Amino acid sequence: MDFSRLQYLHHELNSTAKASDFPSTILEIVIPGYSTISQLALRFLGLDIGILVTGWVFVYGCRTAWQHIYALVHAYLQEHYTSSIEIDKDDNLFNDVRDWLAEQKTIKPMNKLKAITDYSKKNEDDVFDERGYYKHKLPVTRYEPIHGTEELYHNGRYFKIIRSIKKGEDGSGRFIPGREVLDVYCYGQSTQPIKDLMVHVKHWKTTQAKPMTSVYRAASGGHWNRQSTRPSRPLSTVSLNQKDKSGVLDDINEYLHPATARWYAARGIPHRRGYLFYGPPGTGKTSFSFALAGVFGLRIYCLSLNDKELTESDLSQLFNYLPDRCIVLLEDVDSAGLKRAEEESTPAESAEKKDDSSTASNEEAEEEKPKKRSKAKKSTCSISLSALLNVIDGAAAHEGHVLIMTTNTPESLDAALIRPGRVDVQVGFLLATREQIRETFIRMYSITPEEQAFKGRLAKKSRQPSITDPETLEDLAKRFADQLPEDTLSPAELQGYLLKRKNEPQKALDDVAKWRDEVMEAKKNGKKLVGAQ
Ligand SMILES: Nc1ncnc2c1ncn2[C@@H]1O[C@H](COP(=O)(O)OP(=O)(O)OP(=O)(O)O)[C@@H](O)[C@H]1O
Repeated sequence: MDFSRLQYLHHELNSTAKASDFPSTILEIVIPGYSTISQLALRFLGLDIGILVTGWVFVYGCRTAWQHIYALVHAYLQEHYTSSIEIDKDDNLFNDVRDWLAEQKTIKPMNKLKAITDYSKKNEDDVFDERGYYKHKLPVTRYEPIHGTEELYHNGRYFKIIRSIKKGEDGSGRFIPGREVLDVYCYGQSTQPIKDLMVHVKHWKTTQAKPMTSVYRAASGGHWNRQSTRPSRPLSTVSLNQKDKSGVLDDINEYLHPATARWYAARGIPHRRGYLFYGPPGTGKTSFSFALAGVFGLRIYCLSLNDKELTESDLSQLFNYLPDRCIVLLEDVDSAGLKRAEEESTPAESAEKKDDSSTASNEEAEEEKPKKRSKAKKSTCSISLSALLNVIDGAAAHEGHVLIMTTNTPESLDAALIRPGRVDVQVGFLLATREQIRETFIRMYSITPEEQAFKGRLAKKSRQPSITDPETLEDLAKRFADQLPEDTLSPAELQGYLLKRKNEPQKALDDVAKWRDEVMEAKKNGKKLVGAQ
C-alpha cells in the first residue's frame, strides 16, 4: 500500500481545513478519523460537521443538566413534600387498590400489562348448551399493571402508585427474600389524602362485590399465607340450635366492641376469648367458624396442630403475626396432635415399660393395643401442650383475636387446655335433629333472591328445582324429616344425599327410605361405605 500518498492527502486536507468551532482534537480522540472525515465533508460537500457536532453536544449537555436538576428537585420534593403509605401484598387492601387502579384512567396509559386468568370470576352467561348440559367456558382474563409506576388524579389530587418487590428485614430482624408492595404517594406532608383514597377504594370494593372472607393458612417457617378470598358464608346456612347460635354471636359481638377492650385493660384482664366447638365429624364446626368470620368481617387464620412441619417456634411466631382483630381457627385440637409430658419419657423409662409389657399376658397385650395406637398417634406433631398453652395465654400472648378450637373428641382434651380463660364458651355440635333435617331440605331446594334475579337468564336451559312453591316445599321437607331418625346422621351426610338429587326434591323424598335403611345397616356393622347414595 502506498502510505506516502495517504499521508500527503491527510496533510493536504489539514492545511486547507477551516478551523472548527469545536476543538477537533478532542473529537479526534473520541471518534478516530474525525478530522479527516470533517475535512472531506467540507471539501466535497461544503458541510462543516464541526458546527453540527457542536450544536448536538450543546443540546445533549443541556438535556443532561436538566435531567440532573429535575432528579435533584424531584428527590428533594419527595423527601420533604410528599407522603406515602406502603401496602403489603398479604393485606386485603393490596388487591383492592390493584383492582381499583386497573379501572382508573391514569396520566400515562400503561403499555405493559400482566394478563391473569381469573378463576374467581366465571363467565356465567350462557353456560348451558341447547340440551341443557353445562359447557365449560374459559375463565375471564383480567389485566393488571405490571411492576412499575402509575400516576393519576383523583378528586383533583395527584397520586403516584408504585408496585415493586422489596427486599429487606421484617420487624424481628429476619431477612425477607422479597415481598411485593404497593407504595402510594401524594404531594404534601400529610398522609391524610392517601388515607381518604383508601377509604374510597374500600367503599368502591364493597359496592363491587358481595362480602368476602379471606382465609389464611399457616405456612412453614412461621408465616401466614393467604389461601383464598371467598364469598362469606351466610350464617343462616349453618344449622345449629338458635340458642347456641345467637349465644356465640352475641358473645363475640360483645368481645369485639372497642369498649370491651378498654374494660378488660382497666381491670388488668388479658383481652382474649376462647371458644371450643366439639362434635362428630361433619356437624358444622368449621362452617360455623367461617360464617362467624363473615358476620364480623374478620379474616380467618387456620392452623392444624397435626401439621408435622409445624414447630413450636413457628407456632409462637404465627401468633405474633396475627392482626389485631381476627379469628384463629385451631382445628382438631385433640390429643392426637400434642406431645405430652408422659411421652417425653427417658430411654430408661421406655426400657422399663418394654420389660413390663413383655411379661404381660397375650390377652392383656391385645387389650393394650388400641391404647398404644392412640399413644403412637400422639406424637404426630412436635408441638407440646405447654407450648400451645403458652401461645394461647402466656404472658406475651397475642390479644384481641377470637380463638376457636375444634375437636371431634372433647373427652380426650387436657383439662388445662379447656379451663376457663382459655376456653370461655363451649358449643356442642350434634348429629341432625328432625328440625335440622327439615331446615336442610328447605335450604337445599328453596330459591334464594340472588338465584331469583339470575333465573331469567338461566331458566330456559338449566335445571332448576321442579318445586318452587313454599307450601309444597314445606310439606315435602316435613315428610322427608319424618322418615329419618334423629341424632343419627350428620348434616354433612344429609347434604351429601341431597346434593345427589339437587334439583329433584320429590326424588329425594322417594329415595329416602331406601337410603336410610342402607345407612343404618352400614352404621350398625361399622361399615364406612354405603351402597345407596
Ligand atoms: N350444621 C350444619 N349446617 C349446615 N351445613 C353443615 C352443617 N354441618 C355440616 N355441614 C356441611 O357439611 C360439610 C362439612 O361441614 P364442616 O366442615 O363444617 O364440619 P366439621 O364439623 O367441621 O367437620 P370435621 O370435624 O370433620 O372437621 C360442609 O359442606 C357443610 O356445608
